[in-house]
Amino acid sequence: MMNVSGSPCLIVGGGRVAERKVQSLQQAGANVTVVSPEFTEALIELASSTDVVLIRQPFDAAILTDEESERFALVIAASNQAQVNRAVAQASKACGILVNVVDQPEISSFILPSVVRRGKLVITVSTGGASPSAARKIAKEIDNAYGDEYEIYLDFLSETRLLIQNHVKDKQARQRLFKEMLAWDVMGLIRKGVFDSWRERFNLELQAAPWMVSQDEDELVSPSWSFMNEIGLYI
Ligand SMILES: C[C@@]1(CC(=O)O)C2=NC(=C\c3[nH]c(c(CCC(=O)O)c3CC(=O)O)Cc3[nH]c(c(CC(=O)O)c3CCC(=O)O)/C=C3\N/C(=C\2)[C@@H](CCC(=O)O)[C@]3(C)CC(=O)O)/[C@H]1CCC(=O)O
Ligand SMILES: NC(=O)c1ccc[n+]([C@@H]2O[C@H](COP(=O)([O-])OP(=O)(O)OC[C@H]3O[C@@H](n4cnc5c(N)ncnc54)[C@H](O)[C@@H]3O)[C@@H](O)[C@H]2O)c1
Repeated sequence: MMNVSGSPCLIVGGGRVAERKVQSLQQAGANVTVVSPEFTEALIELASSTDVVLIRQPFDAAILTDEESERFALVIAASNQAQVNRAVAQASKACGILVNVVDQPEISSFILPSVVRRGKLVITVSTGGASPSAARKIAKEIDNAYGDEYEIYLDFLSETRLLIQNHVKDKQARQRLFKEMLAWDVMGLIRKGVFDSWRERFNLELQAAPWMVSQDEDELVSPSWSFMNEIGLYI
């Protein structure tokens, strides 16, 4: 998991594979430059409607050390010339830049997995290059098994965790609360369609909890989810 949001990334090659990699990087918020003597229609279209930059020329290692522009955070070698891809890998590594080579996983610093997203939940599958189609097949199975309720569940966990982080000073108590939260069958509530009303009551109880008010150093309150006994998980 790498945060490439706002980072310049370079793709070498303008074919179908490059297209897919451009889309992945764009989704992650990267500033993408593509260098290639030719581009697919889809890439030309993308460059006219988004901030993708196309440079129409064969790869030249000088682009990696150009002092005028910001250094690339990562490079993807996606040309159909094995030798060019190898040269891209070598030049990138010499500059200390992470590089993915689409036809030679063994010389890549990283490879791309098949990805399943449910909001904040990201599940990735990799076979380490052994069988990209198997990675995709397994990801498809996961895609079918994990419904949209995971997005709501993760938002709930994330917001509640933030509240606890901001209000409970004691590290051990925080960790205990995080652990206990995971035992609740919130997914069951979401699936039954009663999560929103339960959440409202949960939020009210949370605001009324003593550890939400103040944290007097002399009078440490041991936070607990005791109010959960009252509101329970069933409405
Ligand atoms: C997961 C995914 C992510 C992504 O690309 O974002 C991905 N490949 C995807 C699609 C796909 N790959 C291939 C086809 C053609 C049809 C087919 O065979 O099905 C298609 C379909 C298409 O193109 O539409 C064939 C193929 N792939 C590689 C080679 C070269 C080689 O192995 O030598 C060849 C043979 C080329 C040939 O011989 O012609 C190499 C790699 N591909 C990887 C990842 C890395 C290893 C992942 C792992 O196993 O861990 C690795 C090593 C490097 C890398 O790219 O990082 C994405 C699925 C996205 C999704 O989930 O839908
Ligand atoms: N990783 C994967 O998921 C995956 C999937 C399928 C294929 N592949 C491999 O990826 C490679 C590319 O596949 P494709 O379908 O995009 O091929 P493609 O033929 O559609 O595109 C290749 C691109 O590379 C460009 N190119 C050629 N010489 C170049 C140079 N010197 N500098 C910069 N760009 C140059 C071409 O202009 C073209 O735009 C193939 O070699 C294939 O084996 C990888």
